[in-house]
Order: sequence, then structure tokens, then C-alpha cells
Amino acid sequence: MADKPIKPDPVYYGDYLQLDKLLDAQQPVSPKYGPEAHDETLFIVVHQAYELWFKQMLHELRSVHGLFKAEYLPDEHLMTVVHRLHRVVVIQELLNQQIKVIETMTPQDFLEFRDYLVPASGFQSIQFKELEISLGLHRNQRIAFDQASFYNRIQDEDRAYLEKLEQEPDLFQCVDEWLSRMPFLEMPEFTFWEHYQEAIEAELSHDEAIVAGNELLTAEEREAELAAIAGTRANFHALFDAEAYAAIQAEGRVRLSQRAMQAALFIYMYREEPVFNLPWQVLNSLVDIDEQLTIWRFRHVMMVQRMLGSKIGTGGSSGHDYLRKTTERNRVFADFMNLATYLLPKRVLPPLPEPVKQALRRGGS
Ligand code: HEM
Ligand SMILES: N[C@@H](CC(=O)c1ccccc1NC=O)C(=O)O
Repeated sequence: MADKPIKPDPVYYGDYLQLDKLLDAQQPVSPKYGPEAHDETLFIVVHQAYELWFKQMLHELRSVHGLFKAEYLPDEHLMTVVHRLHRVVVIQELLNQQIKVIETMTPQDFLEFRDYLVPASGFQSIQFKELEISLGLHRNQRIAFDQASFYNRIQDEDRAYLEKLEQEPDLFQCVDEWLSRMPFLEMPEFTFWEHYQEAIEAELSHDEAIVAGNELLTAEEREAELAAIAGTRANFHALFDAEAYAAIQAEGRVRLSQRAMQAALFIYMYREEPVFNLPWQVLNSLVDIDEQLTIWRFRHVMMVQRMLGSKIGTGGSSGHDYLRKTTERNRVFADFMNLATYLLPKRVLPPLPEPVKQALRRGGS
């Protein structure tokens, strides 16, 4: 703090918020070609509101990246991470509700000005792509049309910016490394993993017996369900075998590293232990972010379908069909959701032995 008391300059509301610029930035294009389309203002305002919130989300995510980059993440920093990730989720909830506002525009009213927008499209929202990239969406994960859009549909400067960003560590990677560093995985005092493997094995066999004995299923249905359980069993065994794990990772069935996956599982299982509570909140927020983003994609595609039917998009994609695929494919933190497959009821979990608890406290996170 300065020694002398600061005497701040008086501030005027409109100057502080630069409303002259902000409120002068809604310029419909329809008057260039004929009468102004009434709903074009709504269209512009809604998009601008989105971009402002994207900006705030990126501000939060950049600060979270910064905290994760440190070698050691003390609890107070972890609190900040949780707090800011939670803020991102609350903003996403708001953005999901905003779809309703744009849906008050009818498809026919949109047609009053839609032709004037070609070839612009949400595709070219650099902040949206930046959000995807900084969360951890990989280019090779994108569907082919979107991979091409990186090269073809945005300006050189924007493309260079996003390509540089793709080289930097993303949130997924930061979290993977943070989980992999956790010190509790090989503690000799605790035979958790053996016990755990037996318990999961028993659950899977139980499920198999139910399927085998279910007379309502046709032979094909039974076979398919048994095959699905066999797949789960194979994925589960891979958690404890580096080679098998590398194989399911290569197939894209899981993205987290093996160590991170084990650490996450442990955190999920023992989240009520004070040392795991904050780490659990981090993981839970990431699941929330992934869920909210997927809900946004889904609501956007529903809105697009009612607005355009099966017309192609102004950005050149197939429109609603392309967007539906991104809803399924562009997931980042699905691994954490899939952990639920391997959870056990609390009553069958062995309590953490005292020396393990102490070691965890010393190790911190
Ligand atoms: C009338 C309302 C809207 C329609 C009909 C519409 C339609 C579309 C279509 C067809 C696409 C696919 C790209 C293309 O070929 O054009 C698209 C992409 C996109 N739109 Fe919209 N959109 C609308 C409103 C919005 C709003 C309010 C936002 C908020 C920012 C938005 C953000 C995006 C984004 C980020 C993409 C790229 C998604 C991706 O590539 O995964 N859209 N939109
Ligand atoms: N892609 C939309 C047009 C559209 O929604 C749009 C056009 C220009 C700027 C932003 C847009 N919003 C989201 O895609 C369409 O095909 O009708």
C-alpha cells in the first residue's frame, strides 16, 4: 500500500463502463439492403452478451491455468481454483438460459436478414474456440469439417493465435499432471487396491448373473449386454496394467493417464476425508463444466433445427447435423463421469488407516 492516502478521481457511470463504445456497437446490416429487420438488434445483442461472458470465462480459466502450473498447489490456491471454476459453471448456466431469448425470434423473422450474414457464423467465434482449446479439446478430436474450418474459415491472425494456443498446456493436461503427482498411490500400509479389485469383480459377476437369468431378454440382447459388461471388465483391469491401459487409451476409450485415473478414483471414493474434499470439488466442477457445455451444444442444435430445419449453415456446414455430432464428440472431461462405473458403496470401502491419513496430510496436494 502507498504511504499517502489515495484520493481517487471521481468516476462517472457511463465513462467507467465505456458505454459510448458499448452501446454504439449494435449496427444491423439489414438497412443497407432494405427496411431494417426488427429482430436483427436482438440477434446482435444476444451474441455480444455471449462474447462478453466468454471473455469473463476465459479470464477465470487463464487464472486457473496459472495456479495449476505451479509445482505445488497449496490448499488456499486450490480453494481459489474451486471458486473460479464454480463461477464458470454459473455463467454457463446463464448462457444456457439465454438460448430461450434468441428463440423468441421466429424462423421467418430470421430470414428477413439471414442472407446478409453469409459467410459469417458462430464458427468464427474465436473466443468460443479458445474456450474449447483451453479446456482441452484437441484438434484431432474435432469432426473433420471443423478441423478444416480452422484453416479455411477464419482470418490468418486468428488462426495463428489459436494454433499457438493449441501448443500450450490446457486445463485437461494441467489436471492430469496434478493428479499424477499425488503421493498416495503406493502406500504399503494400505491394501486398498486388492480389496477394491475383489469388490468390483464381485459386482461385475453379480451383474452378469442378472443378465444371464433375465428371461425377458432376447438372445441377441443378452449377448450385447454381456459383451458390454465384458468391456467394462477389460477397462477395469486395464486400470492396473500399464500395457492394457495404453491400449485402451490408444483406442480412445479413456484419455486421462493411468496414474491420474487411479488418483481420481481414490479421490472420488474418499471425498469425505478432509484432504480429498477440495480435490474432489475441483473434479466435480470440471464435470459440471463439461456437462453445461454439452447442454449448451444440445440446446443450440435444437434451436438451430427449429430455426433452419435442415438448411445448410451460413458458415458452410451441414447445419444441425454437424452440430449434433459436436454434441457427442466434443467432450473433455467425460473420463471423470465414467469413473462412476467403478465406484463402490461407502459401506464396503475399507477405512483409511491412520498412517495413510497422516502421510496424506503431510504430502498435501
Ligand atoms: C438464430 C440463431 C442461430 C442459428 C440459426 C445458428 C446456427 C448455427 C449453425 C448452422 C452453425 C454451424 C456452422 C455453420 O455452418 O454456420 C452454428 C455454429 C455455431 N454457433 Fe450458432 N446459431 C445461432 C445462434 C447462436 C448464438 C446466439 C451463439 C452464441 C454465441 C452461437 C454460437 C455458435 C458457435 C460457437 C458455433 C460453432 C460451434 C462449433 O463449431 O462447435 N450461435 N450456429
Ligand atoms: N450460422 C447461422 C447464422 C448465425 O447464426 C450467425 C451468423 C453470423 C454471426 C453469428 C451467428 N451465430 C451463430 O452461429 C445460420 O446458418 O443461419
